[in-house]
Amino acid sequence: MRVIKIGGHELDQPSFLEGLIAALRRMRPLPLLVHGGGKAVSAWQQRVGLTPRYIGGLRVTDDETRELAVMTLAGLTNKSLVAALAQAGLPALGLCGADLALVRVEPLPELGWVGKPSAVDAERLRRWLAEGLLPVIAPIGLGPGGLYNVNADQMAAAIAAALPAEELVFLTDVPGVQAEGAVRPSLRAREAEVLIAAGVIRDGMIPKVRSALEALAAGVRRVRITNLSGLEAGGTEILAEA
Ligand SMILES: Nc1ncnc2c1ncn2[C@@H]1O[C@H](COP(=O)(O)OP(=O)(O)O)[C@@H](O)[C@H]1O
Ligand SMILES: CC(=O)N[C@@H](CCC(=O)OP(=O)(O)O)C(=O)O
Repeated sequence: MRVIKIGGHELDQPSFLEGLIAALRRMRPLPLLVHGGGKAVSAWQQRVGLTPRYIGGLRVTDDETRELAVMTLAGLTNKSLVAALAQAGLPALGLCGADLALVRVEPLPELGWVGKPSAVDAERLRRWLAEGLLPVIAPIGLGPGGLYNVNADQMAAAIAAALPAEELVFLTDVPGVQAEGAVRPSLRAREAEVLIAAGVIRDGMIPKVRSALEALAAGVRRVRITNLSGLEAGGTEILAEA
């Protein structure tokens, strides 16, 4: 089993979607997809006069932002991706973590309506994958009081750990983790923390690298961060400490 996380920057680009669809048509068994969409949530916040704010790469989510995040991520973003996949004949099933209580979260109250995945109904997901379906999961989880905004990298890592997946791939807009002007073919846990502390790994790359390490610790065998051209073998492989 394989989990592929798609970043929000990529989803906007028709050439990315075309490439993704071509790759999925060749891929058997089909993977499980988790998508982001942070860029679209920020755009909606700005449209209604809110300023996006992040702590440690996670969006501070007040009441109004929660509504926008749910409408965007579990709504237009998820359904647009599902529509593109379905048009291409792929058996896409679009859901968020609240559907069938697939992903429950632990609230992170200092961030508002943000949760960290705490339980995944892996049995249900495994069944769908075994049936040949292509689950497409939006990063909204279920917690006390209802719907929570979840960082999509954390969502993907939790699902990959629960399945467990043999491989978790973070598809993003850079070819891998860069340090000293080059893409690193691999990166160990301790080195990753040094690069985070030094500010070389920053912003949205922080939750991605940390989620990668959590997935490895939870038993996912292989985790990579790459762009679409590295989907099969490229990018940066994140390695747990030997
Ligand atoms: N050391 C690094 N190497 C590569 N990218 C980095 C690094 N540090 C920060 N980044 C940033 O992380 C971004 C990817 O994270 P993010 O924007 O959250 O992507 P996604 O939407 O795919 O989750 C890159 O576009 C880049 O600007
Ligand atoms: C809590 C939190 O930060 N949630 C994210 C969910 C979307 C996401 O992670 O999108 P990308 O993968 O495109 O960055 C957000 O609101 O931006």
